[in-house]
Amino acid sequence: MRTPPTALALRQARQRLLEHGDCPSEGIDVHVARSWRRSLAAGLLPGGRLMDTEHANAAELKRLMASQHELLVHSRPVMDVLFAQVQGSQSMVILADARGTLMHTLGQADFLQRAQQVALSCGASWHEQHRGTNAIGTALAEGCEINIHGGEHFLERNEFLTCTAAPIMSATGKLLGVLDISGDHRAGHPHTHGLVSMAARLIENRLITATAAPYIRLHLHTQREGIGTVAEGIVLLSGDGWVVGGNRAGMDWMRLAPADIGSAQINTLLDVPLNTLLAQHYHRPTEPVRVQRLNGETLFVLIQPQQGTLSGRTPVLANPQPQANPTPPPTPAGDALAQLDTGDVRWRSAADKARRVAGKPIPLLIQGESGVGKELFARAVHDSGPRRAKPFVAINCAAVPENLIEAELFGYAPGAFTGARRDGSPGRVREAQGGTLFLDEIGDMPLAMQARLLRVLQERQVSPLGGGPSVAVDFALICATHCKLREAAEQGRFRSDLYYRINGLTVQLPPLRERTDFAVLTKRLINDLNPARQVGMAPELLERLRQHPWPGNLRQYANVLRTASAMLDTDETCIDWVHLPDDVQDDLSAQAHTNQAQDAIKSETIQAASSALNLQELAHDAMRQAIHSSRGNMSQAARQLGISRQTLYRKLNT
Ligand SMILES: Nc1ncnc2c1ncn2[C@@H]1O[C@H](COP(=O)(O)OP(=O)(O)OP(=O)(O)O)[C@@H](O)[C@H]1O
Repeated sequence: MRTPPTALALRQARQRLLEHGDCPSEGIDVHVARSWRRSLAAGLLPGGRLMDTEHANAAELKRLMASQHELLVHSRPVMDVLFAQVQGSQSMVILADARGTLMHTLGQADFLQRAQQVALSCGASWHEQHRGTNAIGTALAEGCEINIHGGEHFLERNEFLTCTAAPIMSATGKLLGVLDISGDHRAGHPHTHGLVSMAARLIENRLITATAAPYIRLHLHTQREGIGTVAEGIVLLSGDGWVVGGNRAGMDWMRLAPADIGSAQINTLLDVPLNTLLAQHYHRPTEPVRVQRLNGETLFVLIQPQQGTLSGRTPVLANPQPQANPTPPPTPAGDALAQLDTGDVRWRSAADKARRVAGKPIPLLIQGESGVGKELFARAVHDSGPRRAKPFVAINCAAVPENLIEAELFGYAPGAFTGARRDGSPGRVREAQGGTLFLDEIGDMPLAMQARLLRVLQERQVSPLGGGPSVAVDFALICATHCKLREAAEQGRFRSDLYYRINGLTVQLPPLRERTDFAVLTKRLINDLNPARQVGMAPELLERLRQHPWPGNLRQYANVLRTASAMLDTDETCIDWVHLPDDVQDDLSAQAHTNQAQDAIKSETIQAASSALNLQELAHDAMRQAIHSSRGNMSQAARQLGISRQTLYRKLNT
């Protein structure tokens, strides 16, 4: 524990601040100095009186406690234990909310009486603005654990106190409240700091664990034995492995900041993929797994799956590769396309057409901008058809290096080339046997490979690279592309014969900005991302999101909603502006300015058009009058108007 300056030195320093506006840098803690300045700026004076308004009445306190139910429920048992540790030492244990209002206090009668005199009682506000420098208010303002001793308090009336406070943070890094031990300054104990800090972490862990049912929980520590202790790290993951929150230790060990919530994938942070961790849990639920962070540091991890999921789902060990972009598991049976349908007319028409060819030997070509959901659509077609019990094999032709694509697709014989597996490979086409082969970004397939694919499609046989017998194959073919394949074929960039072969039916999926079901789609995405609770969206925000162009389409939008959902606190149920990532807020603001400018240009154009119309009417009136006064003599009327007769005839016809 640091040794604070003497009472006299503190008074002199505070006096200097009052008289000269500066504070000696030596001896005064930087947090205290900053807080003194804030207290002064709030209009407080060390000997000043307190206002009655800084105390919530009974009804206000009741409302506050109801709104902080979760925090209170998980803090009370910890506070009981804490109080047992400090009993008999002229102290009290206090819980305040994030605005510094005291919600629960435990103390001995004689000290409580003294504390009441300085309003250390439930309902009182200990925000710095009201009480000047004090552990509760200053811990809130500085966002860190702090001890304020004797004369460090800004108000002289509080100088008999020594107080230690620690903030309580939510899983998404939001300040929920403060835990504090306040006592007589002569009875201060160096261990108080550690006690308060540990108790605050215990409350945080209880809160995180209690609200984590919809998420996968990782309990971690650098030592195996550290798991389950108050010092353990906790990281929360969505079902598909995105980090959605964690306690401070967990986030620190993962080298994550609150800004990473919603955008960090666990498979990119650890050397053991999520599927493997889940599978390990299935076999040995209480055994921590040793993992390495990608920088080589070792951690022990105990995984707790989402509640109610594991018994029904055996995790898959067969795919140990980190999944850069995990996709939801396929719908078991039924009309999977109908389940994706949220009402857009063009999307529905595409689905209706695709439904008709599902199960028939007609290749489907899905066109649409990147991220519109082409692969999801293809999976739904597969899951809706008679081949749904067989594999759906997806290959992104743009992602496989050109020199490997042939081996990847068609397989190879043992030792076919340097670096090949010793026992050869059947190839992805054969893996799709009986099911569906999905060739994404088919437009990016090299021309030589296009010829090979065409042969396979015609002959329905594959022969592996490097020799070996041809093998008969049977699969449904779905291809997807973001480019206009017909144009590419016309320009010779894509083989026309292959184009006609894969284009049994072409469907075009609409970009997000043109979808007519934005509100329903948004609701569906939010529900999928928050399976355990009802979450909505503020109507103004929905409208702004609807007007955004979304160049990354559904992929981008789903990611934004995922992050926004992760930013919701446990007691929040409505996504609003504050929950959006900063870059999206910037984009939306920029878009709003562009829209305003476009509206202004449009209205100017309309005004200009309408005044042009008025001018035309005026001219016609003038011409009619001139003709009338010239009794139909057009040459005279033209002379009156100062124009030629031909011009008069021409203008009358406009
Ligand atoms: N209807 C939907 N419901 C929920 N999420 C969706 C939906 N459609 C798309 N997504 C999200 O968008 C992401 C992109 O979808 P998908 O990979 O199917 O698009 P794509 O058009 O094939 O993209 P690319 O052209 O880049 O291959 C998915 O991972 C998913 O998170």
